[in-house]
Amino acid sequence: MSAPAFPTGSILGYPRIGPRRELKKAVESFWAGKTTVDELEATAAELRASTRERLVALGLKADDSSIPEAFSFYDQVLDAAVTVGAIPTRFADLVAEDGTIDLAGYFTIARGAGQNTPAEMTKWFDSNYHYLVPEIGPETDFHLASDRLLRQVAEATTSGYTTRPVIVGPVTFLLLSKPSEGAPEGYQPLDRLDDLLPVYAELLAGLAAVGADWVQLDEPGLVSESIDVPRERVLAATKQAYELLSSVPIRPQIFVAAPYNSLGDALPVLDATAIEAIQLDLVRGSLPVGFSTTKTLVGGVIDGHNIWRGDLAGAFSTLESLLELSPSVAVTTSTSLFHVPHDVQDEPLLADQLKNWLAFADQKVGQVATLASGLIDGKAAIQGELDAASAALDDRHSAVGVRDGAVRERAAALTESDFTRGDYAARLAAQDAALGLPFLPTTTIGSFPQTGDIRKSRAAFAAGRISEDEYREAMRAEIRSVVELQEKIGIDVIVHGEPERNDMVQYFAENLDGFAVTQNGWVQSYGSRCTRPSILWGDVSRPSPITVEWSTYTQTLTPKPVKGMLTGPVTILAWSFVRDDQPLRDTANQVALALRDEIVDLEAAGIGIIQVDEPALRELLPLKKKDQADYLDWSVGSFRLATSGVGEATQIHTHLCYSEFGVVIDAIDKLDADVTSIEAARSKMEVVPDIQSSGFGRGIGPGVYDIHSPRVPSVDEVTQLIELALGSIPERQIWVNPDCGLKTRGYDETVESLTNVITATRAVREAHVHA
Ligand SMILES: Nc1nc2c(c(=O)[nH]1)N[C@@H](CNc1ccc(C(=O)N[C@@H](CCC(=O)N[C@@H](CCC(=O)N[C@@H](CCC(=O)O)C(=O)O)C(=O)O)C(=O)O)cc1)CN2
Ligand code: MET
Ligand SMILES: [Zn+2]
Repeated sequence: MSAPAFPTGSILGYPRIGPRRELKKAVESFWAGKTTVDELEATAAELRASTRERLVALGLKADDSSIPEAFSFYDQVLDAAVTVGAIPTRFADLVAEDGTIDLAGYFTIARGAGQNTPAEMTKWFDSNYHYLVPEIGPETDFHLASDRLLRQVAEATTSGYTTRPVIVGPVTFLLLSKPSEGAPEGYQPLDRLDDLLPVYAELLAGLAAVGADWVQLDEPGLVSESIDVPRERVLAATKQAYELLSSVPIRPQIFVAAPYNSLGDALPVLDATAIEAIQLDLVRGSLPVGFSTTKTLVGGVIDGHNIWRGDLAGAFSTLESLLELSPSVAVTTSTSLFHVPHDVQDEPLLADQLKNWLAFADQKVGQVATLASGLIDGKAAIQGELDAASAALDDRHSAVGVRDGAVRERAAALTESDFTRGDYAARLAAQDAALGLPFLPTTTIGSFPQTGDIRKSRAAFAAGRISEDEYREAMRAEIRSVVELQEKIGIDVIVHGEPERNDMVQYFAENLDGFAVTQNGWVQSYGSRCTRPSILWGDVSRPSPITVEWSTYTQTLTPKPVKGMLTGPVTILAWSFVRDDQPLRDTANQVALALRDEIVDLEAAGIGIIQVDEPALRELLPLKKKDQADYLDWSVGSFRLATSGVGEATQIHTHLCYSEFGVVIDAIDKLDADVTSIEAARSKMEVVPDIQSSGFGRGIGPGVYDIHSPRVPSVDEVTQLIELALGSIPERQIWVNPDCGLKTRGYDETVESLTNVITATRAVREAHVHA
């Protein structure tokens, strides 16, 4: 009997969180001790079962491996780590005698326990999804430590499905790992490939035994040029890995997926091994040139990372071009669908016209099924669907609001001077005179804990149970208490705490023209945390001031300077679903102009410090080097356009939070903000030497409190971090602040931590004044 062919229509992955965030709720309830592990497992199994059913209803086949077995309780990279036994040494106690780790142990690695810090979290390629970074060292004892994937495949088989198990591939797994603490100088996780591969081989054999015909190994690491391993090494590892895995005697057929961009020179390397099928991202990436193969090429022509219904006829032509490269072609998504919400039809408040332009995960499954029919029965068989999509696209291009004459005229009239502020030395002098801040000024990043009460008020307002006045008064009461708290602790620059914001991007989207927001469009950001990315569909403008009333109200409560708080243009784009019918540069400048008006209004209302957050600046950096300069040019430009409408005495802050500060330090410098706060506590000021060597000359607040953990930093710890910064950076430049906003923290630990930060700052001030 010949091996089953690769399914003509399939998807790389599907949202795991559930249409009503069932998984989030179940997991958080388990963490809170309100439900047992068995109850959690039962909810997860139900979710998997309903997903399989749904996918078949949407057009995938139950028995041809088109349904991915890609569930995760928290993160797919952590899943892979736990599968291959890559448990950091500090969590060795979680491993049972037989070498396995249970679900509670799995969550502990993700969330930390006591003094054991959780695994580091970082961005998954150019997305707003965060994975947990595996730690690999000479001590890592690779072995098959979890049979969860095998059990899930068996569970599907029992219910009559032949699904396709998905796991992060071995090369990407090691490329995304970091050396464990204490690993020798120069050590790279990839050094352990020889020891890791046998575990993957054993897994493949096991998957065959439980009935998997195909396995999907995700290798996006092969498309990225931002990984710190020489390309020749990556290619050699790819060759070694897939030669070995394809030589496993009894195994499922191997499907390697390469989402997020082109494989480039890794494609011929994969092709030279005995794997059976390769996915190409043909949305971000392009058709390979001068390449042909006898393997199955699986065209990722349906965008897994955005929500447009798009050009279906164009996607079908791309598949036809692929047929010139291989006799065997199938259709899939460009990436897993876990970047998009479940279902457009589950959005009763969205306008029908807009809905007709959109495809969420369920609609994309339908599109894949359509294109698969086209591949099987010929284009004529799907002409009706192709035409309907083209008509929707035409409607979108010509719809009212997509192009706004006034917005376009304003953008066209911009000149260089709209992107520049005055000389920094003059700004510094004017700001010192205006603000009179102490040595080592202290502040926070903006948000204070988003309590259940705040969210309940907002839900009550949305449901019409309380009036707008009542809602505003509830938020003002929250602001009063946050201001009082900051004054009591002794913080110099006061924030209002952002209680009125459901999310730092969605809030602005709700108040700008050109955006739509969803009710149920939740997308996983990390673990159980989700966001509802807004839909930027038309030209952007600001109908009226957004934050001015909140900031000026806050300023009436305190004689100290209040810092206005906005989200920057790049981050608004990065965390929304953005129109794809014009260059991002143009869209970013429209958002920047709207923010510029807000900033000028804040200044006119007497707010002397304004922070414009750009935590996603690094995230959108293209994976291919050739695209990076253009990106950095427009992204930095849009920030400058937003912030250069104010006078010299107004202090512009920005905030960024990720650990790879060094990569974009030149761009951060070019933002020309007066003060920049960054994440630095968890890495113990690792970035400080980069700042020093770059000659960065303006204000800088390297975080001294890791807000991603409920742990309270001690006064000593904070003192040491401040001293570390003072050791390398001129003291007049240094600000003291946490790593990021406090919205995910509880009040108890927040108060204790901030108190320690201020106590430490005062001690360091004393020591330096007397020195
Ligand atoms: N968009 C975005 N991306 C980001 C970040 C960010 O802040 N925003 N931060 C970084 C880390 N990522 C994060 C992503 C999400 C959350 C987060 O806390 N999300 C919340 C939801 C926030 C939200 O939208 N809240 C809404 C809706 C809250 C809600 O669930 N309401 C209940 C009802 C209210 C109740 O009874 O509790 C419901 O709808 O069922 C609000 O406050 O209005 C969560 O998952 O729990 C934090 C960090 C990077 N990327
Ligand atoms: N001002 C925002 C906050 O404090 C910045 C967050 S960056 C993810 O929440
Ligand atoms: Zn942040």
